[in-house]
Amino acid sequence: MTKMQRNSLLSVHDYSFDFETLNDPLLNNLNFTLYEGETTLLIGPSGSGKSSLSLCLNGLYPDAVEGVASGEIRFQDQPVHDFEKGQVNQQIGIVFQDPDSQFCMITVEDELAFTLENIQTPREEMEARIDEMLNTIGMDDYKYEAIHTLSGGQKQKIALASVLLLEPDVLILDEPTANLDPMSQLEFIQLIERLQSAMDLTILLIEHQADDWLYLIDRVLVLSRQGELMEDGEVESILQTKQQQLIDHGIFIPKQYLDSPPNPKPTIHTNNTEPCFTMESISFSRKNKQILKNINLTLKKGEMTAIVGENGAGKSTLLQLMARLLQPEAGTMTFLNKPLAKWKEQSLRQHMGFVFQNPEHQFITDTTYDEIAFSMTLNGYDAETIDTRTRELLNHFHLINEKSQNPFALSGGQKRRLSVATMLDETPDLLLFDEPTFGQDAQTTHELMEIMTEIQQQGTTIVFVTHDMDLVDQYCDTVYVLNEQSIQFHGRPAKLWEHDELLDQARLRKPFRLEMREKVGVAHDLSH
Ligand SMILES: Nc1ncnc2c1ncn2[C@@H]1O[C@H](COP(=O)(O)OP(=O)(O)OP(=O)(O)O)[C@@H](O)[C@H]1O
Ligand SMILES: Nc1ncnc2c1ncn2[C@@H]1O[C@H](COP(=O)(O)OP(=O)(O)OP(=O)(O)O)[C@@H](O)[C@H]1O
Repeated sequence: MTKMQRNSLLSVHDYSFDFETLNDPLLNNLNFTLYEGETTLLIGPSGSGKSSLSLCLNGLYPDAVEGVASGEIRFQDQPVHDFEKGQVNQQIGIVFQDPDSQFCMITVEDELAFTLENIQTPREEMEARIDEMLNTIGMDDYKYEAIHTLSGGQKQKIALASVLLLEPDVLILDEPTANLDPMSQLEFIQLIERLQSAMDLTILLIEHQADDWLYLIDRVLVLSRQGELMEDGEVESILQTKQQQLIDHGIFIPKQYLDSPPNPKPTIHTNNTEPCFTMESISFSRKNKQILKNINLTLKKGEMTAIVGENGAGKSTLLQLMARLLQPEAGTMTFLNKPLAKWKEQSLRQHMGFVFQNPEHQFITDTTYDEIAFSMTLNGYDAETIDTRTRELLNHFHLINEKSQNPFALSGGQKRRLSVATMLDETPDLLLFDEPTFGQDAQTTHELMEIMTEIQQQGTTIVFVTHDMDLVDQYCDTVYVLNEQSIQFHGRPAKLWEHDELLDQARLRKPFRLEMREKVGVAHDLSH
């Protein structure tokens, strides 16, 4: 079908938006249309205004933040602000970057029932609709669970379910798979594909790394750092021919469009066997549910280690045990040759940094600047040193323009960078990161990993949880696979990729360079 014949569903006309004034607006004079039944990909650097735009599209902004806007957004050919309050939010549903921000109730069942109540679903129909939805997303067993006990990926599926129960016309997905394990990412995409045809959805996808989505995408919109619409067109024409402009804006190019795939980390042979941290026979349960059983692990000084595994495998739990934020029920841990239990709290925090999966759990002050300066003040540095180091970190992490902003009002990517920056006021011996690159664009992902490599070269031991197998391949010396409560592999990443069966069981994938090689191999075999 040509563009002329397609039905416009949501259209944006000379639209500008900002939180304060329109002198230099965040979203700058945008014009584009979303067509019925199409899937449009929206890309742009971290902080360019993608999430804000989605909230303008569904009528929440500018009012909800007392922001300012000019121009017009039309839905089904009517200005969005002419609709009754609540009506547009229902027809244009958003699954947010951070699923926690979406929940109002304690259990999964109550959350979904609450959504149905809001659209006046008759009581007698509710249970069947909830069961059907949980079945569709593969979460039947979690109906009565408390949402706070779900893993990040499981929460993301519940957030999707509660939006889908509203039967929206437009579904906006704001980085919906960033928290999912590699196999769940693929399954989520297939789920969206099925739902799109079953529910006749028009989709706007916001995604930094859209590699696996490409086959579903009809059109691509690109926002620039200045909040202008840089490109609007077909996938090939933008990702292929406009590649350099996108790279210059720090945007990820799907790997299949790159000339050469990312390289694995070269093997460095060292004789360093001195441990920084050890776990011996560690077990941990939550409410009679065994999460980790008999875990043994050694982090060697100065190494970079990844912990991988499916959603809910216990990766964050493992990290929190290491940071003494949780207590094991059995086993011992040793940090720098001293039992972890014997460390004094302040000294432990000076020698060990911890970055949470949800950056907001870390924020304790009112500005981005204070957030970084805070622990230096506690540690008694003089004012000049604090100011110099804080500004250095703000510059390094591209947060200098946001220095006076409340940490909670930063974009998803900015929050993540701030949470990492707060741990780098001095160089600790061990840094624990729960998904450090989640929600970042290409440039900031690269920069974050380079910063981590620099710190590693200064002797810091680094361990991070990730779902990104390319990062494991490119940066890590060692990888641990957590599966069925235990460690089922540890060794060099290159060795892990040889274990097809384990990768399957732990719902992992190989890095792109190997998946590509296998695809090319299959194509080559078929042609002979
Ligand atoms: N409530 C708010 N008040 C003031 N500024 C805000 C608020 N929310 C977001 N911002 C700022 O608006 C800008 C755009 O944020 P937004 O979340 O829309 O970006 P994004 O493109 O989705 O980024 P990311 O890819 O990192 O998620 C950021 O600089 C952010 O700090
Ligand atoms: N506060 C809690 N109370 C009870 N159970 C919890 C709690 N937090 C997590 N769990 C459960 O513990 C298990 C491990 O969770 P954890 O967050 O460690 O997994 P993960 O491997 O980090 O998952 P993801 O990749 O989805 O973030 C999950 O089954 C989860 O449901």
